[in-house]
Amino acid sequence: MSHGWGYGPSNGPDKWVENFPIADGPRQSPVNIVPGEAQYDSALQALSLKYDPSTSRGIVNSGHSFQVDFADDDDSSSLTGGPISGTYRLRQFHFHWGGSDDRGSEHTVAGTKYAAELHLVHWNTKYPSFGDAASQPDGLAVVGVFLQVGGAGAQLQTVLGALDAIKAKGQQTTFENFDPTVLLPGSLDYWTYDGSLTTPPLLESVTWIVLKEPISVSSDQMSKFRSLLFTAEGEDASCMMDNFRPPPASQGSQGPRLLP
Ligand SMILES: COc1ccc(C[C@H]2SC(=S)NC2=O)c(OC)c1
Ligand SMILES: [Zn+2]
Repeated sequence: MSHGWGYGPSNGPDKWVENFPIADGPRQSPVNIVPGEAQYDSALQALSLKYDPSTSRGIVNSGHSFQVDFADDDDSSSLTGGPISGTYRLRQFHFHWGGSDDRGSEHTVAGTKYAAELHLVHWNTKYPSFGDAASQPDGLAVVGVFLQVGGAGAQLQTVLGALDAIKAKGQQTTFENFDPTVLLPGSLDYWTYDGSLTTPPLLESVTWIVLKEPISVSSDQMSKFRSLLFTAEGEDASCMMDNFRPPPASQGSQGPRLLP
């Protein structure tokens, strides 16, 4: 029985280094963001996100999270500006969340954990495919958005309404005409740093763009995230929660920079 990675006591983030030694690498994510230490960089551009709802395809329970996949055979949904040069295409978005509202985000801000974190994954079109880009130091750009518990996020409801159809690992359903712009906060101000995937294979190929302003989620909506299962139909059910990698205890020297 393959002992796959996960988030439990026997296969969780502290164990990943056994099969993925890069877990102890120089540019691992997530990190704790210390706003007071972020360096101001006047060369950084404003973020430009252009998403075409006709590129959304489906929603799937990956067994580690759920993700919405996008057609990425042209630049219809793409990221430009910000800290990156060139054009990065939207591939998918997914979330990380906690078993209770006091935790769940991967990045933290001055030690503060949010209830969840949205990741919008984009890949650099200078490479022929997502798979190629994922192994390049400038291959991916992930926009991270914090979810803060408060009033319900009306636009989140569209996504959460689809979760009943993908309760178990491997289940998927169509998810069309969704514009992820509705999941973004009012301000696109961001912190940025060079980091990695936050799950195995932990490749150090991600330019991180973490938005400063969180979006709102209700406690009831958070319960909806936790209604998903890590497990497939027919297996002992295990609720999907605490599917986040925490930042390392000691912070490396390279902290995030700050948008002008
Ligand atoms: C190329 O292989 C992978 C594997 C996993 C993920 C998802 C991880 S990485 C992240 S950030 N958050 C997550 O949950 C990838 O995303 C780009 C790419
Ligand atoms: Zn993620």
